[in-house]
Amino acid sequence: MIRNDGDAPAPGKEVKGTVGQACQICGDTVGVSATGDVFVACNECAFPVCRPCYEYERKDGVKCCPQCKTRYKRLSGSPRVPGDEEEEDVDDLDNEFNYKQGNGKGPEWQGEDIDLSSSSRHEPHHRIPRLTSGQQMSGEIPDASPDRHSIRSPTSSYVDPSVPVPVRIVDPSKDLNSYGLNSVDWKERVESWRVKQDKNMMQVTNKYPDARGGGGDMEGTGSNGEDMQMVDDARLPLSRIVPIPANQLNLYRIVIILRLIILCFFFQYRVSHPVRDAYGLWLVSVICEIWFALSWLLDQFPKWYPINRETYLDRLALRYDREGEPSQLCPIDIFVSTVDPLKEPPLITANTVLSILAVDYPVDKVSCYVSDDGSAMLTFESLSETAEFARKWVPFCKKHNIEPRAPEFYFQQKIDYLKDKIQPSFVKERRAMKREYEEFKIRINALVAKAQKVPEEGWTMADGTAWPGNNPRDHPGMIQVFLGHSGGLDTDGNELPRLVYVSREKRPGFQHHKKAGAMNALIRVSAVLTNGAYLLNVDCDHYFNSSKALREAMCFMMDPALGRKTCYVQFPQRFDGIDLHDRYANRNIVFFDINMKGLDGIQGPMYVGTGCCFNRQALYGYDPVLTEADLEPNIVVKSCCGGRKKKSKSYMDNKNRMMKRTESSAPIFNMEDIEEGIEGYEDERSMLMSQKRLEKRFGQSPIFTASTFMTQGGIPPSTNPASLLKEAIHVISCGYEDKTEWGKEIGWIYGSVTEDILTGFKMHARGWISIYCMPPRPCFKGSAPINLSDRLNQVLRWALGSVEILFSRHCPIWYNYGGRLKLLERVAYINTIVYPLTSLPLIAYCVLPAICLLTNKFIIPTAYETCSVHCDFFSFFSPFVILVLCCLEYIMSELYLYTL
Ligand SMILES: O=c1ccn([C@@H]2O[C@H](COP(=O)(O)OP(=O)(O)O[C@H]3O[C@H](CO)[C@@H](O)[C@H](O)[C@H]3O)[C@@H](O)[C@H]2O)c(=O)[nH]1
Ligand SMILES: [Mn+2]
Ligand SMILES: [Zn+2]
Ligand SMILES: [Zn+2]
Repeated sequence: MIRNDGDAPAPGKEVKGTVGQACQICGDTVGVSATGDVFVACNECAFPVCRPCYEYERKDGVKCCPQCKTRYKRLSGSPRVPGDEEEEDVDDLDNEFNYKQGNGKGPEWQGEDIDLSSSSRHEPHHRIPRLTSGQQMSGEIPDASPDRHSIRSPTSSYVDPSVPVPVRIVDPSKDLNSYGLNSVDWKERVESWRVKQDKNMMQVTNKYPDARGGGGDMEGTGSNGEDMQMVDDARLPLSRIVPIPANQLNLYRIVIILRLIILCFFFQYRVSHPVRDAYGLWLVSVICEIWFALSWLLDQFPKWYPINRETYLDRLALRYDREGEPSQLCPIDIFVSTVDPLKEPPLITANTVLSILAVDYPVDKVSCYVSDDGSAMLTFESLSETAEFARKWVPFCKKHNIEPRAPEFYFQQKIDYLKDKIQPSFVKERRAMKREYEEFKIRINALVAKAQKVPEEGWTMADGTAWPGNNPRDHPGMIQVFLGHSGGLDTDGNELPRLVYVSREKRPGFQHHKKAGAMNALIRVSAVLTNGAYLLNVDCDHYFNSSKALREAMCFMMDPALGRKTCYVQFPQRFDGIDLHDRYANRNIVFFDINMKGLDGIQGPMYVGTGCCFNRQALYGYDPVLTEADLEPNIVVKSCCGGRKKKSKSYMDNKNRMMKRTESSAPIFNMEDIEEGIEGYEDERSMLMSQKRLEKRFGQSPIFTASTFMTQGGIPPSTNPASLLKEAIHVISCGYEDKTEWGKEIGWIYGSVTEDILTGFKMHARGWISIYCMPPRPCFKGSAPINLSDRLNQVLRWALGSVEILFSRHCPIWYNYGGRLKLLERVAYINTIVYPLTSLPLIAYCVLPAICLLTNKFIIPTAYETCSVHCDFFSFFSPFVILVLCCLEYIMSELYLYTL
């Protein structure tokens, strides 16, 4: 058999059938058909493709000839596939991977008795992105048993691999003493934090020579020209603002002003011309109109200064992640929230987790925390399966550099064998991986099917013990660490990011605050276990569509000038599987492509709950480190770092200032007090005082509190993992947040079902800026509700959340004047909070015409009435003016949309 592993002949070349011809897809010999002739897949152009490739493509792949794009026809002897016109429902999948020819090497599992049909017997995959749901599976699963891959085998516990059950501690207080509530230990921690801080400062201020010289040689810049060049490059900013052409913007602004003027005239006329015989109607209509005008204003002005941004990933790598040196990128903890595995399919969550584990970032600096608010064994088991599958999936992604790294969505993409210069070896590995994934899917679906009916005595784990989370409203905290440092390697022998299952304790009588509560629990667990300097949160249905997402965020967060004052980097929400016309307005184009860009030019986009990378310090309620330049009372242009040069200079002199984390809006605790406390070291009492304050703020966990001082992240290397895990259980207990600032001043803020808006608002009010990051390839993609009732429910929930904020102490109309919230930013927040109220005037305005018809009266003085008295311009033309206004509005918004 002749194999051609080298370059394939140029496409389009006339192909003559010889027996030794190489398949242009996989590189194997094309081989002969049953009749002894050369196998021909495409009768149109005879593009050489072997039978296995042909059959694979016809069933699962592009379905047409790679060269001439003619749809493959069914050849004699080849199996039927769904989609063949002749017969729709023939089960051809038994033969699907029946390798009669070619290399003869079937996939490993070929002999196994696994019924693939249950997962793949639907419409052709490319048409409907569909995940198999549990119901369809039930009864069909042979012994691709979940038990085979039960939680026992893959479990690699952080503490003790022999303990397969999630760690569970009833009384953590007993053990707490062993690692020190005493102040001596405390002082040590703070001291070591300071040393570390100093070191970090040096690294940040003089990164390049420091790293190169291997020691603190602060003066030693490069000795030759090339080095100097590198130093210069490493100091270039990591991102820049791409201005929107002034002529486009100014046109838009002129129209706003014009409309504003017309509006004034309009109201002048409306108010000064009451309709005497229909006073009520007139009054109602004028009130409604004023409200509409107001909400228009609220909506317009925050769009005054939109900006785009661009990141330089290469410079980031040059500065922090050079080859051959240990990476200096900061550690990041990634949070995934789930509640109900029956509503949020575990397969989707698994895809999200896989896309995180395969992300392009140093593995020891990524940890993935999955919060399970439903304490479902299904979530736990499927996570365990996912961890196992990641051992194959992650190396595959990294080796071939594929995108996206969520398998379901990756395999939905069709590849073009000619255009993408695909290596034959890749083709084979891809198919093998696809089979592995199908198998994984079956296992997950089997778990889902099994979970449909709860046994009377509740769930039991593989080792026979009862699942601790059987009652989702009353269960202990559970943590399980998969993968990571001690969790075994992937198939290429590399370490994988740590994956942590967390289900916080739930007890009756305790408020759990939904997602916000879950996120706060994760903040604490992650602070104790890994303490990444930054955290990124996604909903379980939002996968990483770009493996570069973390690096994109770091271009802002690790930028010396921007990083100090940036509380979060928000990515736009993009969705899969929305119908062409976006029937339920899931895409929110105006919001994500215009409003958010506008806010980015003021103080920063709002936090929308998912796809957002936070600075941990901002979540701890600290104020940003601002320089004089930042505090200049310049509303718009300043905030978008027009004066970068000035800032980076003053940044150097500001080393001391950087050390101080100030606090203005929350007077309970002030970092400067702490600093003083340490200065007067001998004074034990003041130490204890500040410790008390910290406890009041962060709760009673010395380990957690100590971690809050590590502004560059990381945990002290000496800490004992077992004690950390105990502490982690302690910080997710129900009572932990009692009498602390959690949810009030720090972490995700409670009090609204749209906790995201509130959380972001709180940070902006403290003077932080946020950044909108929209690289050409969307970094995150989610599944949007695509049925009417779900969508209506969601919109209603958001509206209620806004109203909750409106009537809370955090209402942006009143909150914290004199603070650092920029005026237009406030206006934008007011707009998102009051918009639900517009429904009332809207209803009234819609009812008015009916009343007019019935009563035969009108909300505008009739032409006769006014003309006879005084004939002015607006009385005659007002309907016309409104019409013109509407047209203008429409045209301009369309125009604007396309030009941005
Ligand atoms: O008790 C709960 C309830 C929800 N969630 C999680 O919260 C997320 C969002 O919940 P979902 O019901 O999907 O709300 P959506 O309206 O789809 O979400 C949008 O709106 C929310 C409220 O503004 C934001 O938090 C989300 O990030 C945003 O995607 C999901 O991951 C859930 O798993 C929890 O962890 N615990
Ligand atoms: Mn959702
Ligand atoms: Zn082939
Ligand atoms: Zn062809």
